[in-house]
Amino acid sequence: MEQLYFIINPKARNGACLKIWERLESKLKNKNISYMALFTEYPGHAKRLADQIAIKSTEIKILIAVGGDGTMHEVMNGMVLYKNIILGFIPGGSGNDFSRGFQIPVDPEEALNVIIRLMKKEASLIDIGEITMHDQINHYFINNMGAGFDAIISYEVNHSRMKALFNKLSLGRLIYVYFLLKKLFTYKCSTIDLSIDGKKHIFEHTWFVTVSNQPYYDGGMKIAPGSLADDGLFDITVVHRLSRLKLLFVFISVFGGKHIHFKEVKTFKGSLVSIHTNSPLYVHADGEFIGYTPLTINLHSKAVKVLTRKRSKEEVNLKEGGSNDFN
Ligand SMILES: Nc1ncnc2c1ncn2[C@@H]1O[C@H](COP(=O)(O)OP(=O)(O)OP(=O)(O)O)[C@@H](O)[C@H]1O
Repeated sequence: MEQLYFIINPKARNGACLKIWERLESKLKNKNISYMALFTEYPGHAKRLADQIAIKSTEIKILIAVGGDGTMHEVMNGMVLYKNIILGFIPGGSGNDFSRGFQIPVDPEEALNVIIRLMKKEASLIDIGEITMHDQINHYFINNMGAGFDAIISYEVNHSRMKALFNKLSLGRLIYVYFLLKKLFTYKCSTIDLSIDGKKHIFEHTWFVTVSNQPYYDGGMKIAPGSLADDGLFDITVVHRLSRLKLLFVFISVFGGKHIHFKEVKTFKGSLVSIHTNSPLYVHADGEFIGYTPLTINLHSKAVKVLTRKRSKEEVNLKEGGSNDFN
């Protein structure tokens, strides 16, 4: 069997991830599975560790991120240029959108069981996005990226002491609601110049643009309900010309993916996107703040091998009418 590595963020979910790992470790020992565990010591360390594991030899290795979406984002950014890594995820963070989108159980121990089963099968190839910022620095995303209101909320959440409190009360997801309400009345919408596969669109009074590789973001909101991670296309969502009060209704409807029916929500598909704005907007990739607009985004088709229960586009097409929803 391939060598198995875990990169663990002991600080994810405000330290609860370390306890999660202790439970996973005793399970691995009971099952006599050999592995190597590496712990992150600072922000950005998971990327470095993933790069070091990948570069060590050309042998195929399985690399599992244990933490939140931020940890998965860093691990993926560390291994993305290498072909010898199969990527997996065990949710140990507060948001865990990767596990929703790629059908990995939210319970970490169940997730480990699923990962162990998936390790015996062929991994799935999925698309990823590459963002080029105006200073030519690149960031990859596996779930989604966004510019504007949603990015400023992600930024506030990740830099807030309230996150620890919400996590302690097991209300991790509600912190997004708290900051949404806090920012709703002061946020200034802007004009966005969006180019999708060469076609230009100008949106005035825009709240945000998201570019998705899978349906879920910001702790379980179904922002791009029809998004598939292996179809060679991003799902792009623009929310514009919306009163502050109506934004609240749209927000509530995002959890069920019904927001796309509002006339102020525009959706597109495409693989080459650029975002220019009249003033710099906050930008996130997989919920992590990465800088400001302008930027361009390229899709790399089937560029990363992942352990997922989500059926591939081809399998879904074969089983015509088959549901691919998580259950
Ligand atoms: N040892 C560490 N000390 C402090 N910060 C760390 C450490 N390791 C990783 N980080 C940072 O912790 C941040 C949050 O991690 P992560 O997103 O995995 O957990 P989370 O915030 O609990 O979950 P989610 O993003 O799903 O809500 C990331 O920005 C990462 O860079």
